Amino acid sequence: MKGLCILGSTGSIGTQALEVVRHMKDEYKVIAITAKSNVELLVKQAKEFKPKYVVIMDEEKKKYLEDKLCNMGIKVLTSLEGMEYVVTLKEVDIVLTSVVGMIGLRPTIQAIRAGKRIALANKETMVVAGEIIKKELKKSNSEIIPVDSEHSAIYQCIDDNDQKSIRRIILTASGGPFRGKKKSELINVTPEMAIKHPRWNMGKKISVDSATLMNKALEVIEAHWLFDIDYDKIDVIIHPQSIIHSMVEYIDGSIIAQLGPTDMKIPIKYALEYPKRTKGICNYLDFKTISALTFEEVDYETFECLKLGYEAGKIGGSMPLVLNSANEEAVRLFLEGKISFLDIPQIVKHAMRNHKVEYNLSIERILEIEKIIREYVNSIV
Ligand SMILES: NC(=O)C1=CN([C@@H]2O[C@H](COP(=O)(O)OP(=O)(O)OC[C@H]3O[C@@H](n4cnc5c(N)ncnc54)[C@H](OP(=O)(O)O)[C@@H]3O)[C@@H](O)[C@H]2O)C=CC1
Ligand SMILES: CC(=O)[C@@H](O)[C@H](O)COP(=O)(O)O
Ligand SMILES: [Mn+2]
Repeated sequence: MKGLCILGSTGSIGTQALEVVRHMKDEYKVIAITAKSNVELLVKQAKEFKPKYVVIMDEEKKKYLEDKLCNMGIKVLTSLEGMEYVVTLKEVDIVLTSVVGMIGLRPTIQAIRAGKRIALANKETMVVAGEIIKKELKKSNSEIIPVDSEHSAIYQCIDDNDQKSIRRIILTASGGPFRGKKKSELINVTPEMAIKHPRWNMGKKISVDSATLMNKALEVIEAHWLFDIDYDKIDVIIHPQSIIHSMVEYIDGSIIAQLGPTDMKIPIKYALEYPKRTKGICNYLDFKTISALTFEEVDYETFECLKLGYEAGKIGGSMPLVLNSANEEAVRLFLEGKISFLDIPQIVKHAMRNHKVEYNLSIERILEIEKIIREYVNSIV
């Protein structure tokens, strides 16, 4: 029986992870679950999965949770410190990082230091602190198994002992809800339109990122750190069906791809049970229903965020952090109706152009720069 801590249990990935656990109660015991403010769902989850701890970021909601859960002996913690604490519990074997945004950074570092398996969905953390995370991993017996569908695919296509034979990694992108559109057609895009992803049902922030192709930018940087691969060897191709989740091309010309239904329970389950594979909790792919697998070039002019992602990744140091912090803030402002869809890449670009890159960052400096960038974004809108 493996002990599980789910950071962000009330979100899209978190609820799907609990769905996996619901089917595998003999294999996994939920030790801790966390949320930002959704106490109603957190209480429901706590009553069903009976964790030892629940953590709520919003401190004002602690009393509500205590009233609902104290008779079950469940402890209620708050804030980032609460998250940092529960990931280190000795009963926890696996930490699923499914919070959204770089708020996941500190708990992820603590989980690595405590030697836990990280089932990594929270890509922003890898983007802003890839270098530090790699160093921390070397010092501990922790491991990262990717949950992001593309990275899970690549993980499954790479032979660990044959890294040198990789010619390139090919990340697939659905193209998002605005595939094929030009900038002039995107002027009046609303949040409702942007979060309508053609293939996946996800949280709002990642859905907007998919629409701008910033999601793919973050994934390029995530792949660079996870697989130790140069940016020149990471390609992106639009694949609207989202059936091929990504591919690895080897120097002899062979390409190994991972395919599957668009169901995040598959990579979540894979990251929990790796290296084992057990019966799926999904509909299996039926090739008779698929008429074509198609591919298109990325339109880098319309979807500038992907170009900015490569640029930030190649510069390295603090630039991916700036890209991510500016994007998180811009997406929040867009979802609140305060800026337009096309402002998002412009804001990120301004933040990058205005930043003097720094190298060898500490966690403290990362958090300082994040604050500076968020303030900068708010000062220019
Ligand atoms: N959804 C998907 O299919 C995929 C997601 N990912 C990545 O996984 C991560 C989670 O995405 P997704 O599940 O879609 O996101 P959601 O928005 O659906 O869920 C986010 C979760 O994090 C919690 N949360 C949000 N902000 C904070 C905060 N400041 N402090 C603490 N907890 C917080 C939320 O709590 P509350 O509910 O209370 O707000 C919720 O539990 C992201 O990094 C995303 O890029 C990667 C691949 C696929
Ligand atoms: C499910 C998943 O991993 C998402 O990151 C997904 O890939 C988003 O789709 P696109 O960014 O390709 O539109
Ligand atoms: Mn993905």
